[in-house]
Amino acid sequence: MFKFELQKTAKDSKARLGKIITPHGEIETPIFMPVGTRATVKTMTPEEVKDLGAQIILSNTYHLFLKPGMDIIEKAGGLHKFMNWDKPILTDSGGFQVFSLSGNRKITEEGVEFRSHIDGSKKFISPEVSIDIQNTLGSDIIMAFDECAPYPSSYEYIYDSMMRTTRWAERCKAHHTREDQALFGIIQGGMYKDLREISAKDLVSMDFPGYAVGGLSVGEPLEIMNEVLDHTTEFMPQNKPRYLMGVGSPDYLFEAVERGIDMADCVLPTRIARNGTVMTSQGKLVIKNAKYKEDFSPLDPECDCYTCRNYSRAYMRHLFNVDEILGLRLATIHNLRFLIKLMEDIRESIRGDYFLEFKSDFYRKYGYNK
Ligand SMILES: N#Cc1ccc(CCNc2nc3cc4nc(N)[nH]c(=O)c4cc3[nH]2)cc1
Ligand SMILES: [Zn+2]
Repeated sequence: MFKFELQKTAKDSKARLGKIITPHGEIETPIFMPVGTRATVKTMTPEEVKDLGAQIILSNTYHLFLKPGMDIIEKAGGLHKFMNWDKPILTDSGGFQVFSLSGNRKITEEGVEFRSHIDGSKKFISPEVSIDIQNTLGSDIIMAFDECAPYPSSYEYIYDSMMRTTRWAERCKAHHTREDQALFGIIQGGMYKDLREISAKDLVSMDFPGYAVGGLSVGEPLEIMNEVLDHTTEFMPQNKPRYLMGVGSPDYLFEAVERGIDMADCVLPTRIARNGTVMTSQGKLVIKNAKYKEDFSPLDPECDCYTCRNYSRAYMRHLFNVDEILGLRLATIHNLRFLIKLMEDIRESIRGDYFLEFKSDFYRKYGYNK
């Protein structure tokens, strides 16, 4: 079944080492989870994602509900079989996607009516519908159905939205029966510390096996996210996983781990890879830049990935210049490996009690002016 073992908490910060045990395998934390929104980590085969060292991937209820639809996934025997991925899967509940993707949505106590961003047809998702979809998907970790309020929002709006999300969490818990799936609650409350405390305490009293911090990485400055996060993790149980939704750049990951976060996900590394931007130990690199025209060195000399071991910046620049699909794949391989390796190094630094030194060394080399 589902279990979380807290192995170590750092002396110089709230960073911690842990292990999550699921029916599809174990996950060492802190962890970055690659996103496979529509049952694929874009341009990657599952074997390639595994070779990169990924321990768990994310998929989305909203997208899979619209296409291919639950009857096909059910007939396939669930999402693991459908996409040929036999390690853990976490699915988001559709809350965020409905609000960020669909048109003219109507939020009521019951749930959310919206129009599909694909064909404009009328759809409806409620806490119960979201849980049913995730049950059919068969993911190992499922998320409560919530509202991720836009930034900025008034105190009154956040209060009402957060209280409704808490009532929806109750309904998710009551409706969820599958023993082999762990349902995580999602803490809301916008950028208001008192509302974050209320949300966290209410959800913790419902005794979920894990908790996410939602409503962040929605356009707020990093400093505000850090402050809200530092406050919120104080009200989250030590012995349960803490998941910050929607972060996937090195600085956001370091800041989150430092404040006691165990899990994170984001489309950023795979999305910017497809635009030709790669993360390297010396900072971000835009491969189409003319200065790489005759640069036959690897994207990142310190990287151990397949791309850096076999191809040059000049070749990568060529592929992007002529829109060759291989370029998208090679850049994705590199960016995913870069973040997965960064999290391996972060875990090692917590183990060896040098996390903060590692962070400042990395920031200096990467060019963060912190
Ligand atoms: N490239 C790129 C790129 C794309 C998106 C983002 C922001 C992602 N932020 C984000 N994802 C979230 C998912 C979420 N899911 C749920 N159910 N609830 C949330 O409050 C929530 C909050 C989120 N915040 C950041 C970078
Ligand atoms: Zn590489």
